[in-house]
Amino acid sequence: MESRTGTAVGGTAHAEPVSVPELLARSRTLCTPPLKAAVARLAAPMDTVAAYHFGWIDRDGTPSAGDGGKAVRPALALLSAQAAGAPSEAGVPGGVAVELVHNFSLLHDDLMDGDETRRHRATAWTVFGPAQAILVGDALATLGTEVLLDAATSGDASATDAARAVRLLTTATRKLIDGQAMDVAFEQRDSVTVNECLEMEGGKTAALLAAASAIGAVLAGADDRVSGALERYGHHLGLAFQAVDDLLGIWGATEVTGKPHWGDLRQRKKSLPVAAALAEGGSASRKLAEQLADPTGRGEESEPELAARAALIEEAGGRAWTQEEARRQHTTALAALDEVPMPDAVREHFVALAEFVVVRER
Ligand SMILES: CC(C)=CCC/C(C)=C/CC/C(C)=C/COP(=O)(O)OP(=O)(O)O
Repeated sequence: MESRTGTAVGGTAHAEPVSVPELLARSRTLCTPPLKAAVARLAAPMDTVAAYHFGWIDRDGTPSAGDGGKAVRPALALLSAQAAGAPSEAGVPGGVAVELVHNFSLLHDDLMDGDETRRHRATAWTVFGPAQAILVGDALATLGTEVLLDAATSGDASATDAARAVRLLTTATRKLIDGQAMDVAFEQRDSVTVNECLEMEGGKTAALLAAASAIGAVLAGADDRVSGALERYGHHLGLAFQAVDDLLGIWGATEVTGKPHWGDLRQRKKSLPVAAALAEGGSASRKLAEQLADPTGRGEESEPELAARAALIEEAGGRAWTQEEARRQHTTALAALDEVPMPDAVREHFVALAEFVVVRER
């Protein structure tokens, strides 16, 4: 996909024009200090494991400016507060909470998939062992709720709004876990339908992006109509996000994504391109189905064999269908945004982030 990640967008309510990389950098600037404060609550060595995972230190403990992730979810949470007429700071506890839950899911996902690289470095479980990676993941998920409850204690949000935000986050976390359980179960199946795949991705990815898109507004006291529309925006954005992730998982450049090459195909993940290719039913589709039903060589396929499988998926139309699906979900997300009255500048930022999600290369 063509990269247009630096697209400049129009003026903001509070500042001059800002690009998506600036938007993401601002969300990191606002959310990293409270994120570090939350992680500092963890007992040793979990605080070290988490700091390594977030890219704040190297494996030998020296400070690092490593890749801590794109910070898309915190950026959504800050915009969400602005959509409700509050300053972006009002969304910070929400941004921190969703980022904590997101990183819980990454730590566990890497272990479940046996992945050895993430964000261009060795995964935490390979450096510190599976037990610490599991415990830190568990702890980060719990910290997300603590951070939201703290917002009520400090007076940054009302007790009612903090409780609504906790409900939003915990429900999203449960859906994320449900989706992951489906994803893992699908690896053992020969095929899944496109609808099953969309349901799974709606859980494992879209649920948290939906929560991120509404949580700032909820903390700022927005009513359910506003937060509901923002959640719908985030849900469809999340489906677009995962469709692109599925494409990058097969055709992305590993030096850009920072993730292992062919991981999804080697594990026989039933991602959208695969499900769409299986549904197409032509000769490439039938050959793909035969391969996926063959238990021999499972997980042992060579690079040329996996490259040939990617070619079959493309020939059966799985790549093109998934690109179109990402655009369809993007369009639906923008339609949900239209239901929320908000300053033009904030809307432009939501629109720019949505565009970034579908054209991203990492
Ligand atoms: C319970 C459990 C183990 C769930 C796993 C769920 C899971 C890992 C879903 C995939 C979500 C996803 C696309 C992550 C990459 O986000 P990103 O590209 O925003 O990552 P970044 O923070 O590195 O930029």
